[in-house]
Parts: sequence; C-alpha cells; structure tokens
Amino acid sequence: MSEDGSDRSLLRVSGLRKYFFEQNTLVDRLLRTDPVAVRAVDGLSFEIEEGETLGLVGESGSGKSTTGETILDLQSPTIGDIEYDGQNVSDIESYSEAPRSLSVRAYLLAGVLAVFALATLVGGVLAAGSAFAGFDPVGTGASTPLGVLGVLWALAGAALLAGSFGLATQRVWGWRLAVWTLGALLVLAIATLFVEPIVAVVGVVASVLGVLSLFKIARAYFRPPAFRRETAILFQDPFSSLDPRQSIGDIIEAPLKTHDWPISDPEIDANADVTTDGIGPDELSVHVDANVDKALEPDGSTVTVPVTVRAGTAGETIDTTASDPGELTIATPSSLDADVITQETGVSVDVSGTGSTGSDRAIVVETPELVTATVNRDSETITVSIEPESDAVLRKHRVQFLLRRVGLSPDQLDRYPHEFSGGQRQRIGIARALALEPDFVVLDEPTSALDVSVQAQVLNLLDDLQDELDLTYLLISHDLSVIRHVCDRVAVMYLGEIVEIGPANDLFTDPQHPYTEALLESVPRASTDERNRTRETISGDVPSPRNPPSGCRFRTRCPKVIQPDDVELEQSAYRAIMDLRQRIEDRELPIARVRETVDVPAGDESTAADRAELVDALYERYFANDLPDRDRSTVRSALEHVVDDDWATAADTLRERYESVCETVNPGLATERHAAACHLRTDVRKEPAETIPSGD
Ligand SMILES: Nc1ncnc2c1ncn2[C@@H]1O[C@H](COP(=O)(O)OP(=O)(O)OP(=O)(O)O)[C@@H](O)[C@H]1O
Repeated sequence: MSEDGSDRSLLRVSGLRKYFFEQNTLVDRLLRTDPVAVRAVDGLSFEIEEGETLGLVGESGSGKSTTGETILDLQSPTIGDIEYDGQNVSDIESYSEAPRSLSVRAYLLAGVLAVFALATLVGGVLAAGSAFAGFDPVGTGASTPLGVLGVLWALAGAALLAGSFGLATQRVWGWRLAVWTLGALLVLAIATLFVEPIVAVVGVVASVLGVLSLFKIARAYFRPPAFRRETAILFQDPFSSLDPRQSIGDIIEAPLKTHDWPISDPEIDANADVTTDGIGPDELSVHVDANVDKALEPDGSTVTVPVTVRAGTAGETIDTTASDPGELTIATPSSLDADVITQETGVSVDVSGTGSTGSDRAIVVETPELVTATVNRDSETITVSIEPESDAVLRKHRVQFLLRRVGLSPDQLDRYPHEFSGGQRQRIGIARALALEPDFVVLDEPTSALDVSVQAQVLNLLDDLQDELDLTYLLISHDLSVIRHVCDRVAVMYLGEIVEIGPANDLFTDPQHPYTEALLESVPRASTDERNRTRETISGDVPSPRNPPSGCRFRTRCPKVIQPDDVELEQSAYRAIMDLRQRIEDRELPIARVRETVDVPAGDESTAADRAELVDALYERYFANDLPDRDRSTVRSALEHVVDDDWATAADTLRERYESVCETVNPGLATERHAAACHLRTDVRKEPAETIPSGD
C-alpha cells in the first residue's frame, strides 16, 4: 500500500502467459513437426501498488525472470493483459501514442521529403504531358518511353507526398508508404537510365537523399516506446551486464540517448520569475525559451526560471565556483565581448569591459544551473535570453548527478567497468536503471552475484532510492532472506504459476501453500534450536515446463497431496504409489533389470510362479514398508499387468483407486490479500480447463 494509505495499482497483470515455442522453425513446419511449448509463465494475475515492493520468489526455472521481462515488454506475452498506470501496455506502446513533440529537425526533414515528392510529381506530370498531351510548358520534348516513365514517376511522387503527410501526422502507414515509394522511385530511376541518363542520375541522387532523410525522421519518430521510459530493469550480474568497452559515463548515458532525453513537453508553459537589483525592471526584458522544461523540473504545467539581474562593478571577476553549488552564475558586462571562461567546475566572467552605452556598469544574471543566459543591451533596454544548455551538457549533468546519487564520484565517468568492484558495478547498474527517472523498476536478483558484505549496502541504497524517488519495485530473488528484508508483499512462483501471494510478514509467519512451507523449511537457520529442527526439503526434481503436471503443478512433489476419501495411507506410502503410477504411465519401470535379479525368463518361457516372483521383487523394490491389505492387493494387481506388458491397464488400476483431486483440478488463487492456490484451502478457486495457444 502506498504511503498515504491508498491502494492505487501501478501495475495490473491478468492472465499473463509466456510460452517459448521450440521446434518452430520453417524446416520444422515443412517437416510437419509440432511445435513444443515451454510454458515459462502460465497464467499469472497480480497487482503491484504504487510505492510498494513485490517480491517474486521460487526455485530456478520457475519463470521469475521471464515474468519480469514480459512485464517490461522485453519479451512479448503469448497472451494476457498488462496494465500500467491504468493503461494497457500494448496501447502505451502503440505508434499513435509516440512522443507528441518532434524535433524541429525531424519536421524539417519531413518537409524535405515532401518537397522531393512534389518535384517528382511535377516532373512526372510534365514528362507525361509532353509525351502524350501536347502539354509542354517548359519544352521537355519527352519521348514516349520517358512519358510512360513520367506517368509512373508522377504516381510515385503522389504516393510519396501522401507518405510524408502520414509521417508528419505520426501514422505507421505513412512510414510504410514512404519506404515503399522511395524503393519504387529508385527502381524507376534505374529504369530511366536507359531512356534519359541525366534525369535518371538526378532521380537516383534524390531518392538516396530521400531515403537518408527518411531514416533520420524515423529515428525521431520511432523512439523506443514511452512505456520503457517509465520502467527499468536492474540485472543480476553487474559483470556481464556492463559493456567492458564503454566508459561508465557512456553506459549510463546510453538510455538517455536512446530515448532522446531530455524531452521537452510543448504543453508546459515557461516563464521567468525576475528579481532585479539596481537595474530598473522597466528597462529589462527577459525571454525564456519554451523548452527550458528540459533543464528544469516543471511544477504542474508550468516551469518557472528564477532570474536575478544585478548591477556588477567594472573590473570585478565573478568566479561561480565560489557561489552556491546548486546555482550557476553567468555574467556578462554591458559590452558583448566579455571574456567568459568556461571551466569544468563553473564559469568565471571578467566584467572589466565598459558598456557600449558608455556606462561602466556591468550586468550580472544569475539563473539556475543548467540554463544559460545571454544579455543584450541597447540604449533603451537590457534583454536577457534564457535557454537550456545543450542536450549533451544536460545529459552529462544527469550522469554526474546519478553517479553522485548512487554513491560514486562524478569524476569517475571516464573510467571503465573493470576498474570497479562488484558492488560499485551494481551501483553503476542502478544509476543506468534510474537514468530515465522510471517509476517502476524490476530488480532481477540484484544482489545474488555480490559478496555478502556488500549485499546489504546495495539493498539499503535501493531502499533509500525507493523512498526518495517514489519507486515501485518488483524484486525477483530466490534468496528468501533478501525477500523478507525488503518486500512488502511476496508472490511465490512454481512452474510458471503463482502458488501463494500475500503480505511478506503473513507469508513468512503463516505460509499457506505446501510449496511455500517447503521453501521456508529449506532455508538454513542461524540459531542452534532452529538448526536442530527436522528440515523437510522438497523431494524430486522440478518437472519440465514443456509438459507440466495436470491439476496442481506441485502435486508431484507435494508432501500434503490429498488422498481420495476412501484411502487413508501414510503420506509417504501414498507418495510411493503416486510415483509408481507415474513411472508406469511413463513406462519407466526397470522390468528387465529386476527380471535378471530374480532370474525370471521373459515372455512365454516364464511360468505363473515366475511372474509372481517378479511381481514380488518389483513390489519390494518400491514398497520397503508394506501397505495395508487392500492397497497391497491393488498395487500388486497393477504390477501384474505391467509384468504382462499391459501398461495401460496397470496405470488405470492405480488411477481408479488413487486419483487425487490435486491432479484433476487446477486450484486457482482466491482474491484475498493472502491467498494460496491449494486444494487444502477452503477459499481455493477451481480453474476451468485450459487451452494452450499454438506457436503460430
Ligand atoms: N528463450 C527461451 N527459450 C526457451 N525456454 C526458455 C527461454 N527463456 C526461458 N526459458 C525457460 O523458461 C523457464 C523459466 O525460465 P526463467 O529464467 O524465467 O526462470 P527463473 O525462475 O528466472 O530462473 P532463474 O532463477 O534460474 O533465472 C525455464 O524452464 C527456462 O528454461
């Protein structure tokens, strides 16, 4: 729950599935091999509230990382909905929702493309007109073949014009149309080569220029989706996730460049808040660039630049390194040829010059860091223009700020990852993750590659950053102590499903699902009492996500699997029967080996007594402790069918008596705050039979 007590969901996931399809290549399809689905994430539904940390815990291979990556759209979901801040992620991603503001350069290039399209259209019409309609105002005297090409040029020109209009209005079809028509124009230009080489050369050059400008426009249009700016991921391994050939400054700056940060919002008004000292406001005008919101934080829909203008003294040198570190003082004398010396740490201004008006009074303008001021003075007015620093400077400042924020020195930005320790590298990873000011961060095993001694420092840093920046976290970990230490709520995953979800404290003190209980039991404890307790570890291997068990996926390993009403066996005996049944279904009983140990021949050569001996041997192999009479007789009857090579009847015999609700019905999670998908819970939801999407 968020700090103000409201429970606003930032992320809502419903029915999320992510299947990886194997044997799904063209060759497989030609050979008619059916694709195999690896059901990495299989029907997750949960919410994450603003400001909270949800932990995702489970054994290796349970689908935690795939869940995180699918939520962030680093993998596309097979099916299911992900809503972020009330909006479906696929809508946030859509092209029509791309950033509203385009750079002037992109508009300019779209204009160039339109002019080229228009010229092509006009040229084509003139050539066609001259060849076929006696319309030849500029005397092209085009031949019939050139006339035919002219018609095609005109058509392509019209299509390109439409395409550039579509681009300017941010439509996907505009992009496609422009690409296709430029391709067509290139072919036409080559065709024209055989008819009119000069026209062809002009056409080729123009088409190539068109293609180049198109790619530049595309870069501006097809920025990575807005959703990715609001979210980030911190990877497990700080060694492999940082490119060793890039300086850490470049590493942290990379997402800023990819997303064209800083981004200006044309809907934010910019104005100046001017105080003057010794200079009459009536002789002062201040122009503020509309895009200063790039450099300054807007307050609602307005960004205000505090500007102080004061009279300076001729001969005074103002060294801004000595001023308030949060502020940059830019000064110019009234003459415009002031000697401004930019240093890495600030700006010094020599105001010894005299004003063009003859005054020896200098003008000093103080503005916030990251905007620059230029002063112009004529006999009537002093004009101060405020504009943001260049994007490159703003990005560098941001990188320095981020480095400071994660506890590293901003001077280190030219150094390379190998010069840092594991903990420091993970701090660099955090700085990179936070570069675009995300609201939601997936932390994928953030400390598991680190020394124990630095794990706590990194976790504390993440905690501080969460408070300071109102971050919401999804923390993926198999380390229960990390989860317990950090998370508000916890979801436990097993084979692609959430088996239990609830507040961290409730889940750790009162686990509801046998899998959660087993996971908690498997954690080594520090105290002697605890160490001596009997630890019930989970038996068996995790089944394959290619063919997960029916019903409850944990049932093949569950120490509490539910027996049918008329069966009352010890859990271990029931488990042994279930395991035997599974082996029979998989036809994996080592009959031949057991036959050798008791020296019983195969097939018709064996007598009834031989077969009984073989059944005895098999029974003893799997049931060291004898079963009650009725169960012994059922199991032996099944084994007899096995010995007679009738595996199907053997499996049916066992299924008839021992089939558990755990295998026939998939338990779903109830909507309670603390819920477990287990038939032992009275509030369990019974899931309908599922349909598996195909690999198409
Ligand atoms: N690209 C892929 N192609 C096929 N199978 C995949 C792919 N990525 C993951 N899987 C499978 O999906 C299942 C879930 O993997 P995932 O990495 O999400 O699990 P995890 O719980 O994060 O495990 P770990 O803690 O080991 O990272 C695994 O069985 C894995 O083999």
